[in-house]
Amino acid sequence: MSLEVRLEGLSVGYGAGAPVLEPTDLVFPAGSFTALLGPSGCGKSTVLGAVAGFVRPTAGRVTSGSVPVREPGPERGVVFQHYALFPWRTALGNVEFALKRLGLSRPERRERALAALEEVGLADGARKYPAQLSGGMQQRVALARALAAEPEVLLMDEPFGALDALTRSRMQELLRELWRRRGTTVLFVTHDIDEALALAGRVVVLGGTPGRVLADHPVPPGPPDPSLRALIATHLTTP
Ligand SMILES: Nc1ncnc2c1ncn2[C@@H]1O[C@H](COP(=O)(O)OP(=O)(O)OP(=O)(O)O)[C@@H](O)[C@H]1O
Repeated sequence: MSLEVRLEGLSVGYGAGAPVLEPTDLVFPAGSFTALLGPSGCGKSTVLGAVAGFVRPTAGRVTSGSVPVREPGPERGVVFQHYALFPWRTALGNVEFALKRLGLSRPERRERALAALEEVGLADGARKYPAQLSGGMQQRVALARALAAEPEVLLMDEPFGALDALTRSRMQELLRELWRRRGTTVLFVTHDIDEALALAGRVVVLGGTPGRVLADHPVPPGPPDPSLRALIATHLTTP
C-alpha cells in the first residue's frame, strides 16, 4: 500500500524568521522513490518535516493521499540519521514500543515487531540492546521500527549518513529490496549525489536561500548514467 504525497505552494519559516522554503509545488506519486538532494541548509529536512507533520507550513499545504497533513501519523514512517533508539529497551522492545499507538494487542505487537526485524535481517539481534549493536544494526532497528507500522509513505532523512561506506551500500541495497517488495512511497533526503542516483527513480534538487527546486530529473533504471550525474552536479554548484 502506498499514498501520493503532494506539496501545494508549501512555504515554511521558523518562528518570526524569513521563509526558508519558497512556495513549492511537488507531487510524489504513490509508490515512487524520490531523492531530495541539495547542500546543507537548503530546506531538505524542512520539506520532510512538513510531510511528516513535525513542521507547520507558513503557507500552502501538504497532502498525503489527498488528506491534508496536520500532525504525524502512522501512515507516514520516519527514519532519521540518528537512530533515536531507547537504550534501555532491546531491539525488539524498541520496535514494539513504536507500535503501541496503533492500538494493537501485545501478541500482535510482538508478531509484527519480530517480522519487521526479520525483514531487515536482524532476527538474531532482536534481544540485544542498542549498545550491543553496530551503527548499521541500529539503523536496521530504526528501519524495522518504521516498517512495523506498515506505513504507506516512508520519510528518510540522511538515514545512512553516519555509516561507513560498506555498511551504507548494504543498507542501500536492503532499502531498494524493501521498496521493491512493499511499494511504499519513499522520500529520501541526502546530500550525496551518488546515493541519490543509486537509490531513487527521481532526483529533486533543492538549493538557494530560501530553498527552492532547482531541478527535477527522472533516473532511468540500470547502471548510473555519468551524463545525468554531471548534469545534476551542475545544479548543485548553482549559487
Ligand atoms: N527549528 C528550526 N528553527 C529555526 N531555523 C531552522 C530550524 N530548522 C531549520 N532551520 C533553518 O532552516 C533552513 C533549512 O534547514 P533544513 O534543516 O531544512 O536544511 P537541510 O537542507 O535539511 O540541511 P542539512 O543538510 O544540513 O540537514 C536553515 O537555514 C536552517 O538553519
